[in-house]
Amino acid sequence: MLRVTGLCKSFGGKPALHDVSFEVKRGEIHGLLGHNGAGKSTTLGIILGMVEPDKGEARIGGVSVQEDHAGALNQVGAIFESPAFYDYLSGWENLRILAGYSGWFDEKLAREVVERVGLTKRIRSKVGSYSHGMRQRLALAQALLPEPQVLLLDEPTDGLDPEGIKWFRDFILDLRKDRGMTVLFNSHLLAEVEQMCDRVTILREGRLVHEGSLDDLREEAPVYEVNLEPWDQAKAFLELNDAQVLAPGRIALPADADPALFVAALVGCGIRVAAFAPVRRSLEDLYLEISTSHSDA
Ligand SMILES: Nc1ncnc2c1ncn2[C@@H]1O[C@H](COP(=O)(O)OP(=O)(O)OP(=O)(O)O)[C@@H](O)[C@H]1O
Repeated sequence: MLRVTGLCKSFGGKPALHDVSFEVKRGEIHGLLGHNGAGKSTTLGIILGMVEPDKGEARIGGVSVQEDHAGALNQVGAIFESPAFYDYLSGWENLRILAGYSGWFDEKLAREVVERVGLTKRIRSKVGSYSHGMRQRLALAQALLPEPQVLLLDEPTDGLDPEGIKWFRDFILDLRKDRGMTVLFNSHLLAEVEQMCDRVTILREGRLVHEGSLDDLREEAPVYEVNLEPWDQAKAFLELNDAQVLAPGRIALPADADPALFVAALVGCGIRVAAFAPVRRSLEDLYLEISTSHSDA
């Protein structure tokens, strides 16, 4: 549904993106992750045709954003950077005006969308009186008005309270369930991303360091909690056999290693194996491991 290929972008000679390629499948919820300044917003800006890449292109539904901006983006609803509204007008008037910029406003559809985002009771109030969460809901309503097939969301949960974050998560999951919506969003809230996303793309300093499901990421280097004695002898064995010691008692095996054979080999070397248990790592653990290994590189 969405594919970026070989994206490069520099600002004032300083690279912000270097050869970034990834794809988002139809009906997938995809998280774009990375530290501050990793290039997430620049990537979303290029996909939305608001930032011109130095090299590479973005395609939505097979249509190139750079060659046919309107054709590619007519399938897309977006919240990019802080949505700007007229504070002295009501939510409804804002939707009417902002949708009017793209050429049409369907009242019936707008009422349905407003109901869907839970703003019906306050839609006639001035936006200046809205909370941050209500403004985000209005922004979502605006993004959904063109009945898009793809939603692109720049930090959609930024500044929301825990209830707002949960509401957003349920909303996006329902959109996918009911309408098969494809969603790409960037976020720093790794626990949220973990609960919502089928796959993630991780950027670091403008380069792609991972694209895939969280399970792919876990399988790349399975981690075990171990209790091995004597530890010094075990550590030497592990290092000799390409296992990584992440912390005392926590190791990563090479992806193709058979843990049972590893344990047998340890025992065969006279090492006492008191514990050897796989660890289910959270996205936060995986993200920190990737960040550390790439910053060490
Ligand atoms: N318009 C611009 N002019 C100059 N530099 C820019 C511009 N936009 C982005 N950059 C630079 O490009 C790099 C990537 O920025 P970008 O905003 O894409 O990162 P990000 O991952 O979205 O960060 P954050 O999580 O802080 O929003 C940064 O070094 C940033 O300073």
